[in-house]
Amino acid sequence: MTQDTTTTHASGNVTIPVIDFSLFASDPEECARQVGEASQNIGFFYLKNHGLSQELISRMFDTSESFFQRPLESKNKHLIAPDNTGYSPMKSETLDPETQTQGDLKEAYNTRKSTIDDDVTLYFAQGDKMRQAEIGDFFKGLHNLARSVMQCFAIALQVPEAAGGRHYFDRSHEWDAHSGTTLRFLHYPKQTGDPNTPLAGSHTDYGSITLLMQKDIAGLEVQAARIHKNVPWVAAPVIPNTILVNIADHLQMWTNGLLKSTKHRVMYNPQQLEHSRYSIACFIHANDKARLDPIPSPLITQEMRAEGVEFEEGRNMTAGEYLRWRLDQTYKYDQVSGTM
Ligand SMILES: O=C(O)CCC(=O)C(=O)O
Ligand SMILES: [Fe+2]
Repeated sequence: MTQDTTTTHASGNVTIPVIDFSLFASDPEECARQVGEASQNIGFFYLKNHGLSQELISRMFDTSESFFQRPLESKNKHLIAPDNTGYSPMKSETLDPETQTQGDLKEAYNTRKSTIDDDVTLYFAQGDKMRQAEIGDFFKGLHNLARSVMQCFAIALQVPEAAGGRHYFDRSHEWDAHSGTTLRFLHYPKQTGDPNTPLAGSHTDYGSITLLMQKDIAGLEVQAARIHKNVPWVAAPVIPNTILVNIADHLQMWTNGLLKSTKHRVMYNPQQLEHSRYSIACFIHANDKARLDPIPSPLITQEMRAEGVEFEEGRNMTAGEYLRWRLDQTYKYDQVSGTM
């Protein structure tokens, strides 16, 4: 599998597959096969016919745009807190602290399941309760979609019926349980960027999967085979009416590396001379108490454990502890100054 991936790369043919998610209802086995294959290779796939309304997604981008246009003093009123909610200003997060010389050239606003009815979300909705409710519906819609995608993983990984079968991941990804699941609105302002300086440094995501929507302007790049060094970066273009899904760290740990938590970054796009780039990411995390040990699957063996070695340190943590550990490496909360 790994060898194939590398070979494909050498010929420069790597693309991120587009999967028709209406298959999930009509032929779940086939859908799971396609999701499983993409997850073992590039670790990224687009979903079309994902069931979320495109109008709702567009309204979310409108809300985001009007929030980020507000003056900095106003955005700073809900500065990002250690619970990972609120506003993170330009350069306050450094996703790749080992190589970046400055923080990411983006600003963001985060809300969580537990804060969806609170001031944190109302502030982002600019005091409009209808918009706040819509953000809640959107978040729940994404969470449901993620649970369906995770049913595909359980089918593809042949989780035994006695362990939960296709519903294996449901219990560890409940809407009502406390988890690190976060809805994040991102803005990469217009700029004369240096094409070699990332706007968001190379990283993996810290949860189970991430659902991403990009508006109009591309910039996301994906490292096709994370366990090989020096593989080229592949562009993840904007494909209208799709949601991009990527595998994140929990799944790499749960599968001893069979599924790949793929590195990605955001690079400067010349269109940003004239236009801001907006994206929305929904980071799906297992319930805080979930453990990150290998899951019951005949496809996952102890010998494969070396594949997940990069995450070995996370193995003795719960999902909640792992998130805390990763966030503490990329943020310095006491230094979030709110300056551009
Ligand atoms: O903005 C994007 O396209 C990707 C953002 C991302 O990877 C992240 O916030 O983890
Ligand atoms: Fe990411």
